[in-house]
Amino acid sequence: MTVDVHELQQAAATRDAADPLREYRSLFHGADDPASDVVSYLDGNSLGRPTIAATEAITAAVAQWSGRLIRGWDEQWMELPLTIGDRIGSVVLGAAAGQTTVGDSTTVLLYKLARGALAMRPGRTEIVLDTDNFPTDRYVLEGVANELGLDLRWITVDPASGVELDAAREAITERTALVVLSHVAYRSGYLADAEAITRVAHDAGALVLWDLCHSVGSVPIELDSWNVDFAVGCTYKYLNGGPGSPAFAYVAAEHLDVFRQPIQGWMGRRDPFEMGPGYVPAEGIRRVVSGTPAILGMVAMQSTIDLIERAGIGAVREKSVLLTEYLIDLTGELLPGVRIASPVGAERRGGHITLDHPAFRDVTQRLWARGVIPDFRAPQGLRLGPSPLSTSFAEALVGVRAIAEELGR
Ligand SMILES: Cc1ncc(COP(=O)(O)O)c(C=O)c1O
Ligand SMILES: Nc1ccccc1C(=O)C[C@H](N)C(=O)O
Repeated sequence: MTVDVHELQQAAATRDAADPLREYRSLFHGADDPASDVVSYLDGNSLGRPTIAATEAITAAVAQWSGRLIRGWDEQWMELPLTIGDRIGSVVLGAAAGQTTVGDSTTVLLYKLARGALAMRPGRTEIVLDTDNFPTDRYVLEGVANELGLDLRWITVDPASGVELDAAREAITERTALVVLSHVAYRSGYLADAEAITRVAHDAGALVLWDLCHSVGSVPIELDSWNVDFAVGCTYKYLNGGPGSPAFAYVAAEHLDVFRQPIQGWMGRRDPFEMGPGYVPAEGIRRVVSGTPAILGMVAMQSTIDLIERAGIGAVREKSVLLTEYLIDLTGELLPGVRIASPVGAERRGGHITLDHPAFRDVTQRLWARGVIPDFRAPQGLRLGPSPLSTSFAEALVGVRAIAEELGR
């Protein structure tokens, strides 16, 4: 196949020049760094790049630790999970203050919120989830269902798509206690209609718990106005919190008085330093906390929250759509024989796409060796996850051209 590489590069440069968010790229480590061995990073939805401001924030946090020592807890750290939670709530979740906290992994928060939610629907017997939800969601709910003697009702989805409204409508009944779905599917990138599915669940008297790992920081979210009950999400993807940075949990204000989670640690107790007998949940969202929060782990994400606030989540989404659209177009042009295993229409597509080809397991290894970093998802998916604030169109082109070369196109 003959493609004019120069023309492609020119077109990518034109897109970059017209990108209103182009200046943000230089605020990240590694982007356009000649010393880096990475020439195309397309895995921002597994682990976002570090911001330069994060280095400063971590250094400052260590200085605070060193200078303030144990006093740091009273002065700032006890509040930090809730302070950052409120920032996440206001900038990327559409959540008023007092409903979001940061701590634990997404996996652990899924467990805590699912158990708490199920206790609010006694007598109901089913948890609704889908067959292509992220493994940890499926495994956690399998465990919870076993513990409580509940049934799982699986919505079977095409891995190239996701949970459509009609399928949700069919699965959710008066037996449903809780619906647990991903807003953006980890494999296909399918963007579920969270507002409409939440309404369907509520009409049936059920509660919803959304996994926002792949949407937070890339797709606009309006938890309060969608009337969502519960949500969790990762902070190490589009919020650039760093490897293993703690997740966030959202509990709608209307549930906070009755919500009880199962890991009754002292840090979620009313007045923990009273060290008194018996667990009494703290007021408000603090009751989601169990043990001592990972303060150093939650420092880095703050700079990306600031950047998203400055850019506006609407502009972030616009760039994200243009990037995935560009990747889809390049696939058509440069990768004949490769199937797009993601929604083609932007209204149902999140921030990443997956391509499908039998050679991709081997191809991924060769790409990583040459500094082109997408992700492989079994059985034969190559997942491309650009980050709107740090990925350029030129970088995306370098990636797709390398895939074409490795496929011998
Ligand atoms: C949709 C989704 N849920 C949950 C997780 C898991 O979160 P963790 O391993 O941080 O608990 C991930 C990614 O790891 C994910 O993509
Ligand atoms: N936390 C990780 C640690 C190691 C490797 C990948 C991850 C991911 O986050 C994967 C991501 N959740 C996914 O959607 O595939």
